Amino acid sequence: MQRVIILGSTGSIGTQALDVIKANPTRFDVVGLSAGRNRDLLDEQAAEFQVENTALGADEAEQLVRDVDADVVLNGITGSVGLGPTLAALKAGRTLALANKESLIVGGDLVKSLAAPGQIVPVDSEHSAIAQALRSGTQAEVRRLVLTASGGPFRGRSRDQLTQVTPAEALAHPTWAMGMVVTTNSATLVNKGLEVIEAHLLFDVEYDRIDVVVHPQSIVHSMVEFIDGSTIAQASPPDMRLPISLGLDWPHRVGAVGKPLDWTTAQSWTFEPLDEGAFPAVQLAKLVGRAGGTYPAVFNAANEQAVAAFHAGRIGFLDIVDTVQRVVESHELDGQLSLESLAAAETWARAAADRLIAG
Ligand SMILES: NC(=O)C1=CN([C@@H]2O[C@H](COP(=O)(O)OP(=O)(O)OC[C@H]3O[C@@H](n4cnc5c(N)ncnc54)[C@H](OP(=O)(O)O)[C@@H]3O)[C@@H](O)[C@H]2O)C=CC1
Ligand SMILES: CC(=O)[C@@H](O)[C@H](O)COP(=O)(O)O
Ligand SMILES: [Mn+2]
Repeated sequence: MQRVIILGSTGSIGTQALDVIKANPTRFDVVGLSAGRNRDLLDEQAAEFQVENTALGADEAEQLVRDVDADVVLNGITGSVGLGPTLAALKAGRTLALANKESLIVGGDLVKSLAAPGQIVPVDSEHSAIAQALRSGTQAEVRRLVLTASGGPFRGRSRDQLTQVTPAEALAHPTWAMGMVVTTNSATLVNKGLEVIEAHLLFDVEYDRIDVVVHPQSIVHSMVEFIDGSTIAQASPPDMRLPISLGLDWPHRVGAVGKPLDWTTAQSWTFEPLDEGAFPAVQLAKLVGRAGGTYPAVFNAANEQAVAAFHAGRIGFLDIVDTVQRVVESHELDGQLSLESLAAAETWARAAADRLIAG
């Protein structure tokens, strides 16, 4: 029986994790739940799953992780505020099923240095796919990682055609139902940029050996190319319950989590290059990842501010990545990476982004 703490239990990842657990009551036991503000749903979930330990907000989530004995902590919080709980889970020696990619990207080597081999299990669909494909060969046999991107709701549009798009249009993801921030990041391709950095940190592969290809159907969730020319891909209909279930009991599979592919009807899987002119976020993220230090934290913090401003009607769609780029360009590394320098860089980046947004 896996004892599971779910952070962000009221969100898209959290509720789908509870679906998996509900369907497998002899395999998983929920021992802790946390939300941001949604106390009503949190209480409902605690009652249904008979959970005594709950938390509201990131500080309480961190405390919950320290206080409650568990085998696995699923971090499904959104945003870099998930860093504290990620660090707490690693320090407590728990397996960290990581959906909250921001905490790894922002914390970088600080997070990696705390993690024992295999202690972080990726839940992000692309990274779960890569972790599954990597079982086919050794690290030395890996030539490149290929992350698939749906392309988001604006795939195929030119930069000019993106000037007037609305928040509602940005939230109409073609293949996945997810929270507001990650859905917006899919539309700008910032999500794929973050995922390139995430892949570099998780799998120790250099940036020039990590590619992105647009695959609008979101059936192939990512691929590993090996030195003999073989490419191993993981494919399934888009359903986060599959990577979540693997995260909860890695490396074991949970039966009947999602529907398999249907080979009795005709289907087409297509792949196309990313239009980097219309969607420059992946290139920018690679620069940021290579720069390292506090740059990824600055990239993410500026993006979080810009996404909020876009949804508040204060800036346009293209201003999101433009703002992130301008903040990144004006950032200067200041000393060694530490929790203090990270916090200072994030505060600086949020203020810098806010000034650009206001101006
Ligand atoms: N949804 C998906 O399919 C995928 C998501 N991810 C990643 O997983 C993470 C979660 O995404 P998703 O579930 O879509 O997001 P949601 O917005 O749906 O859910 C976010 C969760 O985090 C909680 N939360 C928000 N702010 C805080 C805070 N300050 N302190 C503590 N908890 C907080 C929310 O609580 P409340 O409800 O009370 O606001 C909610 O439970 C993100 O990092 C995302 O990139 C990765 C791959 C796929
Ligand atoms: C389901 C998942 O992992 C998301 O992070 C997904 O990657 C979003 O899709 P795109 O960013 O490819 O549009
Ligand atoms: Mn993803």
